[in-house]
Amino acid sequence: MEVKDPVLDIQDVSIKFGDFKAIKDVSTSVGKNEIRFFIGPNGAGKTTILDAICGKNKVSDGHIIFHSDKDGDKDVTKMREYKISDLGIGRKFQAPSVFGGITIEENIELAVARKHSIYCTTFLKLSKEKKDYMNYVLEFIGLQDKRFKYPGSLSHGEKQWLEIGMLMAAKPQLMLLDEPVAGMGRKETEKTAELLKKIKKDCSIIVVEHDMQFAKDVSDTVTVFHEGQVLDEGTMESVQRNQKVIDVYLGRG
Ligand SMILES: Nc1ncnc2c1ncn2[C@@H]1O[C@H](COP(=O)(O)OP(=O)(O)OP(=O)(O)O)[C@@H](O)[C@H]1O
Repeated sequence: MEVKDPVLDIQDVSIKFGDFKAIKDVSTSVGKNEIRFFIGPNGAGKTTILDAICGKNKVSDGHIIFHSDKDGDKDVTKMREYKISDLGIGRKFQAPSVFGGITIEENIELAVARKHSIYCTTFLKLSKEKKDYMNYVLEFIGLQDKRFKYPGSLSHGEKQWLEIGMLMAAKPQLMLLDEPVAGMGRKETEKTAELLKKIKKDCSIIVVEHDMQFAKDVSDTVTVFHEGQVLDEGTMESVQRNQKVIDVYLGRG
C-alpha cells in the first residue's frame, strides 16, 4: 500500500526467537497523522513487530526507518529503547503501568518533566508552559476532576486514559498502543475512540487490537498479519472482503 508522507517505513523485517522465525520479511509504511491497526489471529506476530519498533525486540534482518521531525531519518533497529523513546516513539503496553503511590496529576507531571531530564524530574518545578500542558492533558483525557486522587481509585478505562495521557505528555510523533480497549465496556471503548481521533491530529498511531468494531470506528488503514507475514493491507472495508482474511481471522468469530 502506497503511503504519501510516511512517519515509519518497515523494510523486509524478520525477527527470530532462537530457530523460530516469528516475523518473515514484513514491509509496510505508516503515514503522518494516520491511525493504523495491526490485526490478525493470536500468535500472528502483531506484538512482536510493535516491540521491534520500540526497540524491545531485536530485528534479525531488515530495517525500521523512523522519519523524525527533529532528528531526520533513523534506523531504530540499531538503537536502544530509551533513545527510540527520546526520538519520539511512545509505547503503551497492555497492562497499565501508572505509578500507584502518587496522584493522577503527579503521574502526568512526572511524565511531562521526565521528557526533559532526571534532574528536572527530581529537583525542579515545572515551568508555567509545562504546567499548562499538564493541565491540558488532564482535561484532554477527562481526568481533571480526579487529579488529586490516586490511580487505584480509577476504573479500568480511566487507568488506560491516564496512561495515554502520560504518553501524550512526551509529545511523541508516533504512538504504539497494545490492545488499548481490552477489558473495556462499549461506552469506555467509544470514549477511547474519540481520544485517539483527536490525538491523531498531532501524531501517528499504531494499534494492535482484536476489537473489530473499534478497528472499524477508528482505523484509517489496517495491516492483517498471519503467521508472521502480511496477509493484506488497506481500509477495513477492503480487507473485510478478502476471503483469505475471512478464513484465517474475521470469519472465526
Ligand atoms: N520472547 C519470545 N520468545 C519466543 N517466542 C515468542 C516470543 N515472543 C513471541 N513469541 C512467539 O512469536 C509468535 C508471535 O507472537 P505475538 O505475541 O507477536 O503474536 P500476536 O499476533 O501479538 O498475538 P496476540 O493477538 O495473541 O497478542 C508466537 O508464536 C509467539 O509464541
